[in-house]
Amino acid sequence: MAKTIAIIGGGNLGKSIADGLLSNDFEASKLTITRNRIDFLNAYKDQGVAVTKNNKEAVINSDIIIIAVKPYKIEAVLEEISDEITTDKILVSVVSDFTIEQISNCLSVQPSIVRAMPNTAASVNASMTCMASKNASQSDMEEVTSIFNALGETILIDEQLMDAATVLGACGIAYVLRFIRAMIQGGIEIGFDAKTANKIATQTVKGASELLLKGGNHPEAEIDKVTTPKGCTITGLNEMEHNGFSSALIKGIKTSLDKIS
Ligand SMILES: NC(=O)C1=CN([C@@H]2O[C@H](COP(=O)(O)OP(=O)(O)OC[C@H]3O[C@@H](n4cnc5c(N)ncnc54)[C@H](O)[C@@H]3O)[C@@H](O)[C@H]2O)C=CC1
Ligand SMILES: O=C(O)[C@@H]1CCC=N1
Repeated sequence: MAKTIAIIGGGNLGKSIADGLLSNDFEASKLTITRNRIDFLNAYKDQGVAVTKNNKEAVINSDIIIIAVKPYKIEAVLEEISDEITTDKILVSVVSDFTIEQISNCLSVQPSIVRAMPNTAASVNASMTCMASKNASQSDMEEVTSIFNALGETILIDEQLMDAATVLGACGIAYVLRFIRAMIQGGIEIGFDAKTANKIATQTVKGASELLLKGGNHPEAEIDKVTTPKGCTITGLNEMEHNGFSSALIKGIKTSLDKIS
C-alpha cells in the first residue's frame, strides 16, 4: 500500500475507510480527504492527513482516487475532476447505483475504474467489500484489492450484482444492528441492565458469525445443536417465525433492492 490515496467525500463511509487505512499503519501523509466542511476532518488533520475542499488538488496529488460522495453528487464531482484524471490513476467508486459505464461517460480519459461496495465496518477492519471492474488491469485490480483486504474481506462480483451487494453487504450492517438492538431490548425485559444485555448480545452475534465463518456449516446445522427438543430455544424461535421473523428480513432485503434499482 505504498501509493497515495485521495478520498473524495469524507462522510460516513469515507471516514470509515480512512479510519481502517490509518489503523493499518497506512502513512497519514499519503492520504488526502476532501469535503466541504473541512472542520469536520480536524481529527484526521491532527494525524497528518491532508484535508482540503479542493478535489482537483487532491486528485493531482494522488494515485488512487476513492469517490465516496452521495449518488446525486457523483456526476458533478466527476466533471470537476475530469481534467485531472490521467490514465495512470485508479478511480474507485463506492457510490451506490452509479455504474462503471456512467462513470466512464463523465471522464475525458479512461483510467482503471473499479466499483467497490464496502461497509462501515471498514473502520474496524471488518468490512465485506464486493468489487467489480471492466477495464482495470490486473495490477491495478490487485492494488485496489490489497487496500480493501486490509479493511476486511473482499470478493469479486459481476457488476450486475452490485445493487444486490449494496443491499446485502452495506445496508446489511444496519439490518444486523437492528437485530442486535432488539436482542438488547429483549434482554433488558428479562432482567439485564442495558450494558450487560449489550455485551451478551454483541458477543453472541460475533460467536454465531464465527461459527459459520470458521466452521463452514449452514446456519441450520448450528441451530440444530442449540435446539433441545421441547426446549426453550425452539419454542422462542418458532414464536419469532410465527410473527414473521425470516419473512420480514427477506421482504426488507427485497424492498431495499427495489428502492435502489
Ligand atoms: N454509509 C454507508 O454505509 C455506505 C455508503 N455507501 C455509498 O457511499 C457514498 C457516501 O455515503 P455516506 O458516506 O453515507 O454519505 P455522507 O453524506 O456521510 O458522505 C458524503 C460526504 O461527501 C461530502 N461531499 C459532498 N459534496 C462534495 C464534494 N463536491 N466534494 C467533496 N466532498 C463532498 C459531504 O460533505 C459528505 O461529508 C454514497 O454514494 C453511498 O451510496 C456505500 C456503502 C456503504
Ligand atoms: O442507504 C443507502 O442508500 C446507502 C447505500 C448503502 C448504505 N447506505
